[in-house]
Amino acid sequence: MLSVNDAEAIILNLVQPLDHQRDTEVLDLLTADSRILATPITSPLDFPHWDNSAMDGYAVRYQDVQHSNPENPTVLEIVEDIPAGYQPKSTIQAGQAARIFTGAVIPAGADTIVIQEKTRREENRVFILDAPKPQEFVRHKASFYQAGTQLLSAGIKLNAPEIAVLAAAQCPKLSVYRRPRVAIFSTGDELVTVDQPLQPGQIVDSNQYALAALVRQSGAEPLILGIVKDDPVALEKVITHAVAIADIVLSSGGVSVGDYDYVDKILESLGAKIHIRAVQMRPGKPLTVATFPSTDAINRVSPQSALYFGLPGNPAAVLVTFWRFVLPAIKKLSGITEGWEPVFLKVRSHDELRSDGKRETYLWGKLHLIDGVYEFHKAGGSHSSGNLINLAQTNALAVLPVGKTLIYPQEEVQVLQLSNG
Ligand SMILES: Nc1nc2c(c(=O)[nH]1)N[C@H]1C(S)=C(S)[C@@H](COP(=O)(O)OP(=O)(O)OC[C@H]3O[C@@H](n4cnc5c(N)ncnc54)[C@H](O)[C@@H]3O)O[C@H]1N2
Ligand code: MOO
Ligand SMILES: [Mg+2]
Repeated sequence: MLSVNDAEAIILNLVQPLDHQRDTEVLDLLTADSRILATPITSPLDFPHWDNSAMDGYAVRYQDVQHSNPENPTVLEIVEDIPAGYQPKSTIQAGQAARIFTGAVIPAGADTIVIQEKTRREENRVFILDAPKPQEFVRHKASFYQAGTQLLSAGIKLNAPEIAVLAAAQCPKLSVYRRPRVAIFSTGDELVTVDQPLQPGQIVDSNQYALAALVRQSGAEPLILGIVKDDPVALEKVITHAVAIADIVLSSGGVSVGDYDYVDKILESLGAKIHIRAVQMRPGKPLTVATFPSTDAINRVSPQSALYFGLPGNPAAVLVTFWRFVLPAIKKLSGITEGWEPVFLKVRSHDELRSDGKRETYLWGKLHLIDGVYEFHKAGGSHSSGNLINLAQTNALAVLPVGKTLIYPQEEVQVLQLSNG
């Protein structure tokens, strides 16, 4: 059976990032946070735009004040008051200073700022009580960024710092990648929606809700296609529709060996290429990954072949396979150029962790910070892949590689850290 690492490599290799010209949209800066920048940004502005003061104080000529000390202060004549937002009018001559405030433009002739705490004021004269360093507290024009060079590269996620940079650079509109479209449906005669009364044998289709939340948190757009019966005709119809409208299709259930597990057979009959049928992991063994050749289907919006994930039906298997394989695939597709690989940490385990050693085993739980060190606490209760109740509050998965049957409390364990998006 395919190892988890080999399965990951196959999946990521199948994903083509969105196209930086075709798969983009223009957004207002205020609505662009968490989106992926599609074009590099260059500014015609220097940062700072001009030499300005980092402090409230006096703009002086260094040569005038270099020997100042409390016993022997330098006395300068104040020729101008320069608040932030004003263009200075004077040129500072020998023996002169300008009153200046943080962010204000430094007047011609001055090269150094003396903070006001190191001065004494008497009417229009200032006593410099301490020698500053040459050019002290001057924020030089272009010292943060030089006009015409690259300010932000394409393929980065726009969070608050990047949004601030774009605002400062006067970019009110931006080209970002469109959200990846991810179609979701559940298969199973036993499934009902959240609001339907349960008949004997029925359960709520919780996978659809879990996947919709995961997809939205990843920055993609979920296309909810509902519940489909274990019926080949219905399944063929929904799969055909899903691959025509989405970049990625997620189904859950129907991928094992039971009499009503039709997904693989229908994918084959529709001409899909099946790349993965099972992975050596627990939960998540019967995982199907397939691609559809690019077609000219009427509704087709993505040029690349739709990537199909037939996730196993068990609720824990759905979440674990999403975190381990689908999330990196969505991130790679989204146009982001780095950071789509899963993040593994080495941490201390609070609890004993067990596996039969036959499959790479994922145990869900929580990372706690104890004296600045992360500790993994396994969720209490059953780790059956049919149990979703103790998945609540999971923020990490402990990973026991094939062959590892036991990790003692306080021993080191590798965990997959889960975060939104
Ligand atoms: N003889 C074998 N049986 C099974 C094997 C095997 O290797 N040999 N593998 C087991 C493993 S591991 C898993 S995982 C499951 C995967 O089953 P399917 O993908 O075929 O899924 P279903 O049979 O449709 O359902 C399994 C389970 O999950 C529940 N389910 C399904 N969909 C939902 C949903 N949308 N929301 C909540 N719960 C759902 C369903 O009721 C079943 O209990 O196969 C094992 N069997
Ligand atoms: O691998 Mo299955 O996913 O045990 O439940
Ligand atoms: Mg089944």
